[in-house]
Parts: sequence; C-alpha cells; structure tokens
Amino acid sequence: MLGTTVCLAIVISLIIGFSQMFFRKKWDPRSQHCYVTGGSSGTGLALAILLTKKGADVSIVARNEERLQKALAELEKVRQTPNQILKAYSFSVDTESGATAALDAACEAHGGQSPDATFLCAGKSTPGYFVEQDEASLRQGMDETYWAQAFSALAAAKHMVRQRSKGKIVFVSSVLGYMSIIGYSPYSPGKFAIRGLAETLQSEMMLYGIDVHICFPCTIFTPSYVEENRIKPKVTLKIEETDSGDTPETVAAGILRGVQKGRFHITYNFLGDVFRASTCGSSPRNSYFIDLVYGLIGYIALPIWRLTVDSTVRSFRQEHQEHLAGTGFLDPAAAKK
Ligand SMILES: NC(=O)C1=CN([C@@H]2O[C@H](COP(=O)(O)OP(=O)(O)OC[C@H]3O[C@@H](n4cnc5c(N)ncnc54)[C@H](OP(=O)(O)O)[C@@H]3O)[C@@H](O)[C@H]2O)C=CC1
Ligand SMILES: CCCCCCCCCCCCCCCC(=O)[C@@H](N)CO
Repeated sequence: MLGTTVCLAIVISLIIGFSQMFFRKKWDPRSQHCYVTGGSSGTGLALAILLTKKGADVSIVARNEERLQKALAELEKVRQTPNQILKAYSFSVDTESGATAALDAACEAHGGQSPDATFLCAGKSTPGYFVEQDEASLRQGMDETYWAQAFSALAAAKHMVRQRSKGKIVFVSSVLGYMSIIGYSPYSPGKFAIRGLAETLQSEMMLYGIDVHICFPCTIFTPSYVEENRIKPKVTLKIEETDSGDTPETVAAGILRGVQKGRFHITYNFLGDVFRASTCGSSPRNSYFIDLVYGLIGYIALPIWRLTVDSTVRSFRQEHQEHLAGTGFLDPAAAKK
C-alpha cells in the first residue's frame, strides 16, 4: 500500500515536473514595467540593467540622487527601443510613506498603472557583536533589512489589488535568512523576517493572482559588501572564506531566471541550493527530486560545516576578550576567569 502510494506520488510529480518544464510560458520582461528598489547600486543595478536589455520599462529607486543619475545613465546605454521608459526616483523606502510615495511616482509615468514586477533589492548590512548593539542599532538593522522591503511590498500589493491588476513581488533576503553566524545580529533577523513575510504573501496573494518570489543570495561582490567588510568582525570574515562569492550580474541573472521559472524560493548556486533544500519545511519546493539530493548533501555536510564554524568561533575567544578590554566594555572590577 505504502509502496503504491510512493510510486504514484513519484509518477505524478514527474508528470507535473515535465509538463512545467515544457509547457510553462516563460515570463517575458519586454514592455513590462519593472520597479526596482535599490536599483542604483550592486544587485539592484545589475538587475535593472538586465531588465533594460530585455526590453522592459525600468524604474529604479534609492536615496542618493547622484548614484541614481549615474545608474540611470547606465540604463540609457543599454536601452533597446526609443520608447522604453527608464526612470530614477529618489526616496527612502524604509517607511510606509516613503515606499508609497516612491511607488506612486513611478506609476505616474505609466498612467497610474501598477508595476508588472516589483523587485525589492534595497537593503544594507551593518555587522557587529551582539553585546555591542543597543536599541537604536538593532532597530536600525530592522529598518535596513525588513522595513526596507516590507513597506514596498505593502504599497505594491495595495496598488495592484485596488486596480485588480496582476503582477509579481520579488524579495531579496540572504542565505542569512536561512541560517546565521556570529556577527549578524543586526542583519540576519530582518532577513528571516523577510522570509516570514514572503511565506505569508505566497499564500495570501493567490487571492489576487499576484506571484511572490524570494531570493536568498550568498556573498555578492558589491560596493556595500566592501563597506560591510570594513566593520565586520574578523571571525565572521574567517567563516565566510568558505563562500567564494558571485558578481551582482550572476545574482541578477539568477533572480530573473528564478522568476521566469516560477520558483518561490530562488537560489542560483550550490551553497544556496543546499541551504534552501535543507530548510525548506513546508515551503513550495523547486523540484521534488533535485531538492532531495541537495537536502541529503546538507544533511551530511551542514553538521560538519557547523562544527568547523563553532571551532572557529572558539578559537577567537582570547582575541575577543582583548577586543572587549580594549573598548572598555568589560567590568574592570570583575575577576578575570
Ligand atoms: N552584498 C552581499 O553580499 C549580499 C547582499 N544581499 C542583499 O541584497 C540586496 C542588495 O545588496 P547589494 O547589491 O550588496 O547592495 P548595494 O549596497 O550595492 O545597494 C543597495 C541599494 O539599496 C539602496 N537602499 C538601501 N537602503 C535604502 C532605503 N532605505 N531606501 C531606498 N533605497 C535604499 C541603496 O541606495 P541608497 O543608499 O542611495 O539609498 C542602493 O541602491 C540587499 O537587500 C542585501 O541585503 C544578500 C546577500 C548578500
Ligand atoms: C555543503 C555545505 C557547506 C556549507 C558552507 C557554507 C559557507 C557559508 C558561509 C557564510 C556565507 C554568508 C553569506 C553572507 C551574505 C550576506 O548576506 C552578507 N554579505 C550581508 O550582506
């Protein structure tokens, strides 16, 4: 009985898998309005360039006007047709009012129509030790991760639902939204929170025919990666040596491919695939069989990797004590153990 059920499940998922592979119509960005937050730099910019090359109308949003204008000039260079609408808007998207105003401004250039796809790339990482954080820095961490994406998703969802228009919402979390390591207390919780929101919306947006996706990148060589490494604890840098990193262009191509394939969780490299399959839970899978293989690899390799992470952290104990003594954090009256 169990054998028959398993066989039946395999046959059904094979049929579904193949039919999706051959008959699913790939999303074409041509002439679609793609709204990209964080589009002035790194991954968001690479994605905006890619979408422009594919013939999309592209709106980019970020705060710094100068970088936005430079980015817009990059988009202009790869414009495919004279009537492609390419625009840049300076707003901070980590509040509801900012995110809504940014979206409304971008929609105005399209007769008030909702974007066909909303890519939420805005985000920042400010790593540091937990005991060196305070209320302001931890709240800032959530602003730079969760709120920098959640309010744009809210604005886009309301806009689309009011207009009864369909579209896509694409979040950018991190593998640090699947797991975490020392030094990421201001960042990782917000990236997990983005997953929580995406999981809710993947279910709820079905009411309206809105597709939801979420990408979990590993290290990306972007300007902010260079910036975060300046303040990143050495132990965190050491642990991250295992991750060889990708260019923003690779990640952007991975995001677009994932959206076109209709993936909910998007990963584009081996490490990402392993973490995705190993923490999938009841989230929609990408493939029953391939994910099983990645899951198996994770089941064997991740506990071993975790042991090496733990031993790296312990090997930094002495150095860390000296660091805390140097910053005056330690209570001088407390006996040295
Ligand atoms: N680099 C990496 O190693 C990894 C990055 N990620 C995530 O990928 C996404 C892109 O990162 P990356 O390409 O490195 O980023 P960059 O720092 O290169 O670009 C970030 C972009 O977001 C904009 N931005 C940031 N905060 C706001 C805000 N509050 N309002 C409006 N715009 C904002 C920035 O412009 P401005 O400052 O002018 O507003 C900039 O355009 C982020 O969500 C990041 O967390 C995930 C995994 C790894
Ligand atoms: C087969 C299993 C082996 C497992 C090896 C795992 C190695 C992972 C190293 C940690 C990668 C951290 C990336 C952080 C990305 C990010 O979000 C920050 N750059 C912030 O922007």
